[in-house]
Amino acid sequence: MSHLRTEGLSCAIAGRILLSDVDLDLAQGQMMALVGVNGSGKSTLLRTLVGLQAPAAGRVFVHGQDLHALRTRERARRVAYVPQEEQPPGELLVGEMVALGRVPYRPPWALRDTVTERDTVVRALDAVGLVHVLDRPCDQLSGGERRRVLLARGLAQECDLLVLDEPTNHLDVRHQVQLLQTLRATGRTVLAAMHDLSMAAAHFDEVAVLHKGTLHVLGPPRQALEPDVVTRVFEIDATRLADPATGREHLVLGPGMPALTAASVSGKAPEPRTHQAREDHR
Ligand SMILES: Nc1ncnc2c1ncn2[C@@H]1O[C@H](COP(=O)(O)OP(=O)(O)OP(=O)(O)O)[C@@H](O)[C@H]1O
Repeated sequence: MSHLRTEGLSCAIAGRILLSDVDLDLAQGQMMALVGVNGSGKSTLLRTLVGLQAPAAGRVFVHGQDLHALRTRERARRVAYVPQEEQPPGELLVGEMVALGRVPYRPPWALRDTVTERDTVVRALDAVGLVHVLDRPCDQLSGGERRRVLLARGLAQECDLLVLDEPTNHLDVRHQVQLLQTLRATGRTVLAAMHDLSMAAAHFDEVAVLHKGTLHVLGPPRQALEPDVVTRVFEIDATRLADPATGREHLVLGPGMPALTAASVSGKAPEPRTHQAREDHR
């Protein structure tokens, strides 16, 4: 059975339809990346999927239940959403910020649930490698640390569905990889807006490409991120190169990229660039 499914979903902002007829289907434990150019509607779609915005048409189902028919607290127990940007209040301690993920489980008017909360908060911070800042005020964090704290709050919500808007933003490359591996290790269902197509290809089961107001392509990374698709959607040269050592294919982006050579396909290492060639390039 699907974990998250949309049926003919359309999203609008200020009465303007941004996306039409989006049909997504994520199985339990599946990781799907949502890609598209700036302004293509990724955040709007995610906000609609988690119930922060009403659909212009269509429906969203979580485990077969219409998400928009659920009460807010019930929704927050089923799907954790981490927005693209959020500035936590300065004096709030990191632990307190992450504990906000537990609010949907607290009895009404309860300020805190001290019995289980601290363990959950520590576990969530541990998953993003930030237990050591538990008692630090949020305004003493770097951009990347703040981002990871927000993700920890999402993890502390303990929903088996995570909807993340650019989770790797501001993270250095090691922390990007670590985060995506951590998400995979949790076994949770993940839908994440991503800008880094290589990360999307390497860490996600499926990629959904938004283009010109529609879900343009949806499929496994190799199919959804075909160089043709990438060029059409992002208006950038794209090709695939095989790593001679591993045989693994990588998407190479940008003008002036090397053409796919017989050597790269056969696995033979390309000639190293000479010093003179580098000089010429300057
Ligand atoms: N509150 C708003 N009022 C009017 N237009 C808006 C509003 N919020 C977003 N938009 C517009 O809606 C479009 C889609 O925005 P959205 O944030 O969903 O795109 P995105 O794909 O997430 O972009 P990015 O990659 O830059 O984060 C953009 O053209 C944006 O300018």
